[in-house]
Amino acid sequence: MEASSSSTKRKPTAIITIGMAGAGKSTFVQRINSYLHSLDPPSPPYILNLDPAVTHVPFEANIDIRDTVNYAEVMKQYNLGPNGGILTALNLFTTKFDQVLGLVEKRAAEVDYVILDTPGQIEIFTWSASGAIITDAVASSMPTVVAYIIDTPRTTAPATFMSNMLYACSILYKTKLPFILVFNKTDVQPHDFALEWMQDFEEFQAALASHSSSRDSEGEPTYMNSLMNSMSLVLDEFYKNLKAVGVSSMTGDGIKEFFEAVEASREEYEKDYLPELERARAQREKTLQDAKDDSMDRLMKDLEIDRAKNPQGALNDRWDPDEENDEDDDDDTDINIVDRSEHPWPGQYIDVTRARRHEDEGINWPRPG
Ligand SMILES: Nc1nc2c(ncn2[C@@H]2O[C@H](COP(=O)(O)OP(=O)(O)OP(=O)(O)O)[C@@H](O)[C@H]2O)c(=O)[nH]1
Repeated sequence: MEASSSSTKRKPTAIITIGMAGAGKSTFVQRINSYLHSLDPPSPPYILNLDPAVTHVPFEANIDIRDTVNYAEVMKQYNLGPNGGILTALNLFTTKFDQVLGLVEKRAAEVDYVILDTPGQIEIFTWSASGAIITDAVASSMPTVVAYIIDTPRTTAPATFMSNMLYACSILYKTKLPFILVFNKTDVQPHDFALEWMQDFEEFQAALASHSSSRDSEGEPTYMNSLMNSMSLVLDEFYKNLKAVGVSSMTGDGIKEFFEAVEASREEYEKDYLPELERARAQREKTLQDAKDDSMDRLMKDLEIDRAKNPQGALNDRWDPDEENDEDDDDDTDINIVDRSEHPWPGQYIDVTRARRHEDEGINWPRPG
């Protein structure tokens, strides 16, 4: 870990923590926060709390969505339920996210890590436009890593494990960012079983087969069982793109290994994500330029057709710099420009923004009904 005071200070690494409700995100953020404070020299991170509904966070956030948006007030004002309230609060906050990034960038020279704690309801961040905007904005301005927090004791059943991995897979493909699976609560349940299932799909299939509801009344594998067997083959490829660490946010076990995974992910960001980001940016600019060139081409072609159809008109249409100084031409009667400042009701042009009744108007405006 480099010193913050270095003159060639590299950009901080952003860690976006995502996880199902109760997986331990806030406890995890607090644990990595205290770990960074305990380093020699200390490396206090910059923390953003994006959960508007949380009543208590165990850390001091540098930016807290609750200071900007009152979630309870949003629910009342927009007549929303809890999830709609959280989503709307996040949407409102996202409209100010450029200011948030500005503040983060101001502190970039002093911090090595920017940590984002996301709303407890995972889908509010992972499947909303504002979640995507925040993720993209952060990932475009500094190396960014997603830490997907898993409640290990609640993931020991093969079906739950598979659902959790599929969810992680969907986030990975949506963000396309370096991804760390963080098996939390290893003080209660070690995560070895998960690593075995990820490294060897036959182990997972064996666990699935031994699970009580894996066969129907006729002794045949159930539909779910067959599906999960096939999915384990599909996910095998996905696991190769992931780093997995086991931690206990309670005891601090595995946090050092987590930061090693963050460091490796940062390199991955620079090697894979950044070139892709720059390619996408260049592509976007090229598409815009192509659209402009295309419009210009079409305009020039239209002009050429006009000239071909009406060569005399085209000749008259030429710009003659001598004419510009000819004061008399300003009164050209062919040009129908009305100076509305002199005539309140010029011609048939009616400006509704200036509408006012006039004595000699003499017009019976149609009235509704
Ligand atoms: N034993 C153990 N319990 C943990 C650990 N991490 C978190 N917990 C407990 O898990 C529960 C949920 O933790 P939170 O940090 O509130 O989880 P969260 O994901 O932020 O939950 P939301 O508030 O729904 O977003 C709490 O009771 C924590 O004390 C851990 O490593 N070990």
